[in-house]
This record gives sequence, structure tokens and C-alpha cells, in this order.
Amino acid sequence: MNDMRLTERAVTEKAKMSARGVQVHYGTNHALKDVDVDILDKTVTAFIGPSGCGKSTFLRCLNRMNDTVASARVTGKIEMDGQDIYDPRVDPVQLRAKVGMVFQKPNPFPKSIYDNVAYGPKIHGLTRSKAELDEVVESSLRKAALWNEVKDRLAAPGTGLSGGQQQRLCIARAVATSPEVLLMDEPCSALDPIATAQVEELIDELRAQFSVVIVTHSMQQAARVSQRTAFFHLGSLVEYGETGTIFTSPRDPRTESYITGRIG
Ligand SMILES: Nc1ncnc2c1ncn2[C@@H]1O[C@H](COP(=O)(O)OP(=O)(O)OP(=O)(O)O)[C@@H](O)[C@H]1O
Repeated sequence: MNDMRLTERAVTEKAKMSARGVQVHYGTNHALKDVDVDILDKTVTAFIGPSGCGKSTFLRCLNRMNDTVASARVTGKIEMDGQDIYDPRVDPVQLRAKVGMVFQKPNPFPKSIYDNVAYGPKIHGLTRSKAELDEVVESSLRKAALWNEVKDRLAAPGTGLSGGQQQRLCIARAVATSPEVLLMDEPCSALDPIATAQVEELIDELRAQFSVVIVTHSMQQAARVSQRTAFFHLGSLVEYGETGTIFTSPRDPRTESYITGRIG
């Protein structure tokens, strides 16, 4: 056995986040049932499954966005690098800088392109000078593959960009706080095929720096961008594994029915 390959495997198999026995209730609606999963470091993980199966609910557990939903009750354990993210000492605002989020509909702030990206580093005090902030804005826009298109109009409103550019601006905004995990809830559903392809290419590049978790209704997209896939059904995590395996030889008949289009 080649030692080098063993080392590489150990690195890629490292869990960045781990969930154990996670349940979510919205009032009396038991939306998520006993979910156990590891989110690997530097890996794209896709969450797939029929509408209402709990994909977004679970995604929102990973950065405590459900804290903002009055009826939501989350139980179980979620750790990032071995630290319980639901520990009362964890500040959810700080957590969300480390576990960033990009939503279905591009939602830039009604501010300039520059200020959209500078906002996070400013409120978290991540830079000490205007020059340093300028650098973070530029490097974040570069990472989001948007710099060349906006570098001459950084003072223009973010809301004046095209839909695909707005979504890349939202990715730049999330990237600006140096996240360790990026959560994306159907990030391409409001985009045309060209903008979708750009965002998918970007996801692949971002994976070199951190973990990406993407909720998608498109199985083609999950197959294209992810290395791991989790299939949810009726609030349960039915199957989780290597993306190629999930799509070619799933173990559970429910997964097979979904990927062949018989349920959903
Ligand atoms: N804010 C909320 N308040 C109350 N119930 C909610 C809320 N968000 C989701 N739910 C319920 O939780 C269950 C799971 O919904 P969730 O949005 O997580 O599913 P999903 O798989 O992401 O669906 P979709 O693919 O349609 O976005 C559903 O029964 C839904 O009605």
C-alpha cells in the first residue's frame, strides 16, 4: 500500500462538521428526524430529496439560522472541529461568519458593490485599515470570479448587477469573512444556464479552501458539483455516501426511486 495515498485519504476524509441525533420540530411538525452525518473538509456535499423533506431545515441547523425561527426547536448535537456549535457560549453571529450562507434568491444589500463585500469584515473587525479592507474586497471578488466585471464600478449599487452577478456578489460577501464552511440553498435556481455554469465552476474552486454544502433540486447539478451526496426523505436522512455511488448504485430503494424519477 502506498503511504502517500493513505495520507491523502486521511486528509480528505476529515470531518469538518458532524451532526448526531439532530431533530427539528416546528411547533408540532416533526420536520427532521434523528439525522447523523459528517460534513467532510474541503468537499462539496449535496443535499437532495423531494420538496419538504427537510434539506433546507438541516442546512439551517449548520449555522444556527433556525435560531431566528420562533417555532423551531433543534435538539441533538452538531460540532465543528469538535466544538458544539449550540453551546450557549457560542455567539451565533460569529458562527455565521465561519459558516457562511448563500440563499436561493440573490439578496445583495441596497449598498454599493464594495460595501456589500466590506460589510462582514467591518462588523467582525477583521481588517485594521482601509488598505487592508480594499485587499479583502478585491480578493473576495476575485474568488467569486466577479472582479473583472465590477472593478471599475465598485461604488455602483449591488442591486444593479445581473442576477448571476448578484449571486456571485453574495458569494463574495460570504467569502469575505474567511468562512470554513459555505452553505448554499439552491444557489442557482434563479439563474440562467450560463450563470449557473459560472457558479458551479466557482463552487469547484471554493472547495479547495473550505467545505461547501449545497441544497439542490437538480440531480445533474448534484452529480456535477459534489463529491458526497445526502438523500433526505420525509424528514429522515435515508442515505449518504460518495456521489458516484449514490447515483449509480444506491443501497436504499427510496434513493433509487428518487434518482430514477419515481418519487419527488
Ligand atoms: N420557517 C418554518 N416554519 C414552519 N415550518 C417550516 C419552516 N420551514 C420549513 N418548515 C416545514 O419543515 C418541513 C421541511 O421543510 P424544508 O424547507 O426544510 O424542506 P426542503 O426539503 O428544503 O423543501 P424544498 O425543497 O421545497 O425547499 C416542511 O414540512 C416545512 O413545511
